[in-house]
Amino acid sequence: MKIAVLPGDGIGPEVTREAVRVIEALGLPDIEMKEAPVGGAAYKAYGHPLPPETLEIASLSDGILFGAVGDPDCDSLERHLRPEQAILGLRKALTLFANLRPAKVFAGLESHSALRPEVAGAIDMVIVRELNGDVYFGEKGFRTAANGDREGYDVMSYSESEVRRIAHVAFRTAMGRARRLCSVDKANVLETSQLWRDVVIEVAKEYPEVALEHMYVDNAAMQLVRAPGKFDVVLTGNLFGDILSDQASMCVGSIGLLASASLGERQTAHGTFGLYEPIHGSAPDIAGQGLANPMATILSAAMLLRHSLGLASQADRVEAAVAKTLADGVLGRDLGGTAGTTEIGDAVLARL
Ligand SMILES: NC(=O)c1ccc[n+]([C@@H]2O[C@H](COP(=O)([O-])OP(=O)(O)OC[C@H]3O[C@@H](n4cnc5c(N)ncnc54)[C@H](O)[C@@H]3O)[C@@H](O)[C@H]2O)c1
Ligand SMILES: CC(C)[C@H](C(=O)O)[C@@H](O)C(=O)O
Ligand SMILES: [Mg+2]
Repeated sequence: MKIAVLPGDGIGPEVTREAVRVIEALGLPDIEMKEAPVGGAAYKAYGHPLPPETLEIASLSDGILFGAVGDPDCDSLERHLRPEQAILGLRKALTLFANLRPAKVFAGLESHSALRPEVAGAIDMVIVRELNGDVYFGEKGFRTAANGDREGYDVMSYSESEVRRIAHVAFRTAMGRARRLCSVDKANVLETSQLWRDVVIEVAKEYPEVALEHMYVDNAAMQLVRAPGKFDVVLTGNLFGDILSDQASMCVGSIGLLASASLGERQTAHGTFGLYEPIHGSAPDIAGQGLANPMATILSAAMLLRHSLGLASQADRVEAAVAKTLADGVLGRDLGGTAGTTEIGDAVLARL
C-alpha cells in the first residue's frame, strides 16, 4: 500500500512529520511512504509548485498525505506559479471533488471552544464541500473597463453534473449518520446557487429517508455559531465550504484540530483513492518554532487509513489515541496549553 507524503511549506513539514511517525508506529506490514516536494518549496527547488514527478507519485499512490502550502515569498508570483496552485492542481487533476471536513467537539475540550461549552458540546457535523468547481476554477483575470478602471474578475459557475455528484456524496454521508442534510447556498442572489438548489432537490428524491433543508450561506454562518449542534451533514460549494469550515474549526476549539479527506470516484485495491490534509494552511506566523498543533494532520492520516487503505480499526486506534491525548490535557498553544508539535506527537504515540 503506497502513501504519497507531500509536506509542503511552513508548518506543513512539521505537522506531517508527526502524522508519519504515527503511521510508522502502527507497525503495519506493506506500507510504503514516498515523500515528494510541493508548494513554495517545490517552486524554489524546481520552478513549479506541482512538479510532474510529484503529480505522478501522488497519482500512483493509494492515498496522499498532504501538509500545507503557502509562502509569503511567493505571494507576488504569477498566479499559476503560486504554492496554492499545487493543492488546487492536485484536487482538479486527480478529480478529488468531494471534500469531507468532520467537525466534532472532543470530550473534555468543550470549554476550549470559542462558543459557550453547552453550545459547543453538541457539535458533531460533517461539512461536504465541493472541490472541483465554483468561482475557484472559472475564468479569471484582470481587465480595463471603458472608463479606464482596472477590474479583476472570477467567474462563478456549477454544472448540474458537478452538483449531482457531490449531492450524492452528501446524501450517502447523511444516510450513514443522523440523516439530516443542510444544503448551503446563496440562491436568493446567485444563479449558480439556484441551479445548485434545484439539482439538490432532484437528487433528494433518491434519498427519501434524509431530511433536507436549504439555508442561505449568511444565515448558515450565523447558525453555526448560534446552534451548531443542529447540523448533521452540511453540503456546500467550494468557496462557502472553505469559509464555513474554518469557522467550524473555532466552534470546535482550534483550526489545528480539523482534518479532511478529498475523495473522487477512483477505487484502488484497498479503498477509495484520496488526498488527506488538515484544513489549515502553512501558518507562516508560527512556522519553524515547533508550535503547530499536529492533531489535524494526524486525524487526516486516520481518515487515509479508513477511506483509502481499508484499515478502519487502525483509523479508530489513531482517533482514540488523539481523543485520549486531548482528554489528558496535552494541549498546544492554540488550545491554551504549552505542548509543542513533537510533544503532542509523542503523547499520541504513547497512547496508541
Ligand atoms: N490546504 C492548504 O495548503 C492551505 C489551507 C489554508 C491556507 N493555505 C495557505 O497558508 C498560508 C497562510 O494562510 P492563513 O494564515 O490565512 O491560514 P492558516 O490556516 O495557515 O493560519 C491561520 C491562523 O491559524 C493558525 N494555525 C493554523 N494552523 C495551525 C496549527 N496546526 N496549530 C496552531 N495554529 C495554527 C496560524 O498560526 C494563523 O494564526 C497562505 O499562503 C494560504 O494560502 C494553505
Ligand atoms: C489554500 C487554498 C487554495 C485552500 C482552499 O481555498 O481550498 C485552503 O484554504 C483550504 O481550505 O484547503
Ligand atoms: Mg481554507
